[in-house]
Amino acid sequence: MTQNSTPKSNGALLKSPLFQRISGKTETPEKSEIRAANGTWLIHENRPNFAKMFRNLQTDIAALDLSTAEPWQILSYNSDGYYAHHYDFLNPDTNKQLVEARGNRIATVLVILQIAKKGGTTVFPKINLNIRPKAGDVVVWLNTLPSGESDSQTLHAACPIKEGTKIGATLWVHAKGQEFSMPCAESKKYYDRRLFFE
Ligand SMILES: O=C(O)CCC(=O)C(=O)O
Ligand SMILES: [Fe+2]
Repeated sequence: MTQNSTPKSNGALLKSPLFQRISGKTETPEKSEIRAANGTWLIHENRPNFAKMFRNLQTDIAALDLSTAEPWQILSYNSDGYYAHHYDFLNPDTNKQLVEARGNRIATVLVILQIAKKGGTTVFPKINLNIRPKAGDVVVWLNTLPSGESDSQTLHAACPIKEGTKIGATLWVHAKGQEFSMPCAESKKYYDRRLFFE
């Protein structure tokens, strides 16, 4: 689902101890074999624009506690850049410590900061979805089923950039800490977008 991020503020959230969990001190350049992009983990403590964007998102996506997320992952794709098909949920066998401590990546919040002139859409081939967002749009999806198991339908990719530069900022939101804001697992309304945005 996509949603344009509207400017709202929530000063209390910024001061809350939970918010501090995704704050920290380092910004580390990241390399990955499954994508061709410049990547950086960004901690928004000293980045007022990102901190504000985070607060606005938390206001808009009330059903998810975003403070459980990893630091922002910023990806900048130049011409021929891409992110090959992948899942965002973690394999608990190879990411044992992280998954045990914080649960799996229950949701992805992808903020489109800049779109490419050509190419660079986000595709979900298993559900026949090709998303062509505008700058400022936010794409949110759940990576796990109500049972907590990984959802194989969430396979996705950033298609190759044909012209220009695409920049996205991702929050991978973890399961632990969502108990009081997420609807209960057995609820059929779990995937209802109104629970996230209204
Ligand atoms: O940039 C995109 O379209 C996809 C990004 C993505 O898959 C991710 O950040 O996990
Ligand atoms: Fe992804």
